[in-house]
Amino acid sequence: MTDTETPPTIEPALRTLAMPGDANPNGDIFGGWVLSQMDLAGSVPASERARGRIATVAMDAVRFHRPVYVGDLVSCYARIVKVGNTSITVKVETWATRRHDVTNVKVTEGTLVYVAIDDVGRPRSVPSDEARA
Ligand SMILES: CC(=O)SCCNC(=O)CCNC(=O)[C@H](O)C(C)(C)COP(=O)(O)OP(=O)(O)OC[C@H]1O[C@@H](n2cnc3c(N)ncnc32)[C@H](O)[C@@H]1OP(=O)(O)O
Repeated sequence: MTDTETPPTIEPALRTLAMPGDANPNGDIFGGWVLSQMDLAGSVPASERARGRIATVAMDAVRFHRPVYVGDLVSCYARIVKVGNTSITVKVETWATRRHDVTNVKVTEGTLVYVAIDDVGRPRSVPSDEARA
């Protein structure tokens, strides 16, 4: 992978700036912060598809390719890859736009699984695609 790769052409589900308060003791961005951005980003299409409340049940095959630095513009791209009975699987890629040279770098990717839940937190069926408004 090179630093000049092109990010996905879809709109990012989430875009934010990596701030000094998100850094680890080395001065780079803490991996847990990146994971939480991925979780938030994946939840955007998942909750839309579930038409309601969801819970994250798994984060699979997460790979940290490159560090995120303070000042990077962080964009998470999320697309649904599978809809089960109660679960929705979302592939999330995180890209960083470096502050100094404005290059785009894929920094993480992973597959997140969300479960549609009811008011008391029990799994419920994902509505059919046709049921969407
Ligand atoms: C611990 C935390 O705070 S993590 C942060 C936020 N997440 C949470 O709080 C969620 C905590 N977990 C839960 O509340 C429950 O596990 C629930 C409600 C998400 C799921 O309830 P369960 O009784 O475990 O559900 P169940 O075993 O029926 O599985 C539900 C669906 O998830 C899928 N699933 C369950 N575990 C996994 C897994 N590890 N990987 C992939 N899919 C999974 C199942 O295949 C099923 O999908 P399907 O209906 O489309 O076939």
